[in-house]
Amino acid sequence: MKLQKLLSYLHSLFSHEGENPEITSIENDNRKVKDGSLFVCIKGYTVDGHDFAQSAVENGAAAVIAERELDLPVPVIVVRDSSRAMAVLADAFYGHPTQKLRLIGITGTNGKTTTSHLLEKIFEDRHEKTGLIGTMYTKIADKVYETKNTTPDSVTLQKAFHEMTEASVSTAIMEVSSHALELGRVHGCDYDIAVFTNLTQDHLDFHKTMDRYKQAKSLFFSQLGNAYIENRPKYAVLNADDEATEDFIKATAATVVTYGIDNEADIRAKDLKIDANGTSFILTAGKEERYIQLKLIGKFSVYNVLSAIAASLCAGNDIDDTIKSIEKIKGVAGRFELVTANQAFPVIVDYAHTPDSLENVLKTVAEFAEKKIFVIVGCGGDRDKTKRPIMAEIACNLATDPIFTSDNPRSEDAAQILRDMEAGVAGKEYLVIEDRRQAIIHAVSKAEEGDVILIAGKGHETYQLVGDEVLHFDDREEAEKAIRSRFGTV
Ligand SMILES: CC(=O)N[C@H]1[C@@H](OP(=O)(O)OP(=O)(O)OC[C@H]2O[C@@H](n3ccc(=O)[nH]c3=O)[C@H](O)[C@@H]2O)O[C@H](CO)[C@@H](O)[C@@H]1O[C@H](C)C(=O)N[C@@H](C)C(=O)N[C@H](CCC(=O)O)C(=O)O
Ligand SMILES: Nc1ncnc2c1ncn2[C@@H]1O[C@H](COP(=O)(O)OP(=O)(O)OP(=O)(O)O)[C@@H](O)[C@H]1O
Repeated sequence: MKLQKLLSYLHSLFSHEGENPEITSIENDNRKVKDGSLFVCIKGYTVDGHDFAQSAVENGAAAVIAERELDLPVPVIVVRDSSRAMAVLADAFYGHPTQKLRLIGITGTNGKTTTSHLLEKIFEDRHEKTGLIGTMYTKIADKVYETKNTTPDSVTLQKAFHEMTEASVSTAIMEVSSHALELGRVHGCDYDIAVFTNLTQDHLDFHKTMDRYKQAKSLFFSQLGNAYIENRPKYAVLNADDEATEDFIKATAATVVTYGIDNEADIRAKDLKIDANGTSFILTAGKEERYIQLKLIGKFSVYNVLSAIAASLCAGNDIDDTIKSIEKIKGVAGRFELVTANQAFPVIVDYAHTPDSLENVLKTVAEFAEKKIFVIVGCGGDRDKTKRPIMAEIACNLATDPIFTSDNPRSEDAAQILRDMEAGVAGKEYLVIEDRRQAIIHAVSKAEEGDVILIAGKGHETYQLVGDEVLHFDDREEAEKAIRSRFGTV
């Protein structure tokens, strides 16, 4: 696409009347620039992309988008916010791919990954080609790619959508993080269905206050409907049991569909029964009523299922087909995943790394634990420090045997993170075992029939981030090794 054509998607103030080179790609990393690239300078949290503009031109950049004038031998277009400009340009460069897809976005503190995988299963069972973008990976039809962010930067995102349209994907499901909303990564995405799971404390290192965190989430619903295409209704699927929903209803022009358990809702679950093997409930959806038997465990799983059912119905799917798909699902990797190696007590690996998710998972465990509850829990380094004492307190209140350990200390001192956790539990009973492997071995060596071990925080992750190192570490592997070493292999 020619530079001037591309710039026409920005405000006319940014039109450029000089050279008009053919743009071959949009890049925000000088190391990826090739002949004809449009290089976008982003002021990051670590470095300033403007410092790499000269090198980008040497690597072949034909033009540069920047937030200030730069002395370069190629056209430099100055904009107020280069991240947002990049999102608009990427959407245009790739031919507005999200207008050709049914796009379902899921935002919220917890439950995004689980809900997106439930929806993927529902659409796959309808023999649709699907795309998925989220924490675990990006999937385009049958191809799976590793991802660095839950919601990638706008160029990576629009490129993935473009590839989806090329691969005849009809429905794309994506997790939308609050960081992505705040930083404009999803600008230009035309969502058909926007799902909200819940809002509880997390990411205060980034958003600073819960109010600003809520405002970031609110952007998702206020922007929905702006890109309205004729005959293409937009839906906001909202959690009736979460306080933030009231604000999101006010913010959106889309059709609102609510789901919930405790409060009145369009899609509602009642008579929940939860045990170690699954969860059952009665679903009401308008005038329809169905009995549902899930393999998934816990009240929080019912919320994820309700939001997936609501989104599926908004997409026009049949209620019974939707339920059939949901009932078959055994679980999502690292989310309440059972490690079974011939031991007499359940060992559960769960990605709970926020106060709310830890509380939910421990309350679910308490529903079927007959004796002790061991919980192995840590808090990440270089992330929201205010979570640390709170998560420690939750662990001590809801488990009989809390063990505090390391969970991705990154550049921080692991012992200091543990001290921050301990500040929340003065006078309570707990153990500190900094080495995560030893913490798991300890719990497995002590547990007996009737007890439950919950290993929280890593879920599907297969690494421990220490300093700049990425060390292989998988809670499921470690638990299995510890069990086999105690009970032998059968
Ligand atoms: C705080 C934040 O969001 N950081 C994101 C940001 O990194 P940054 O600001 O440090 O970037 P930077 O290194 O300063 O670089 C600035 C610019 O210079 C460019 N550059 C840099 C170096 C170089 O040699 N050449 C060059 O051109 C970079 O490409 C970039 O355009 O831009 C990067 C590229 O897009 C992201 O990968 C990175 O996410 C990091 C990994 C991250 O941890 N982000 C978290 C906070 C995040 O976004 N999390 C949410 C999920 C949260 C959840 O729900 O759990 C997510 O969506 O992932
Ligand atoms: N609806 C929910 N409400 C509260 N907690 C939940 C819910 N769904 C899942 N959880 C808990 O949160 C953990 C993370 O779930 P999931 O990966 O689906 O959330 P997420 O929003 O994608 O998280 P992240 O953004 O950190 O990747 C689960 O392992 C479980 O402990």
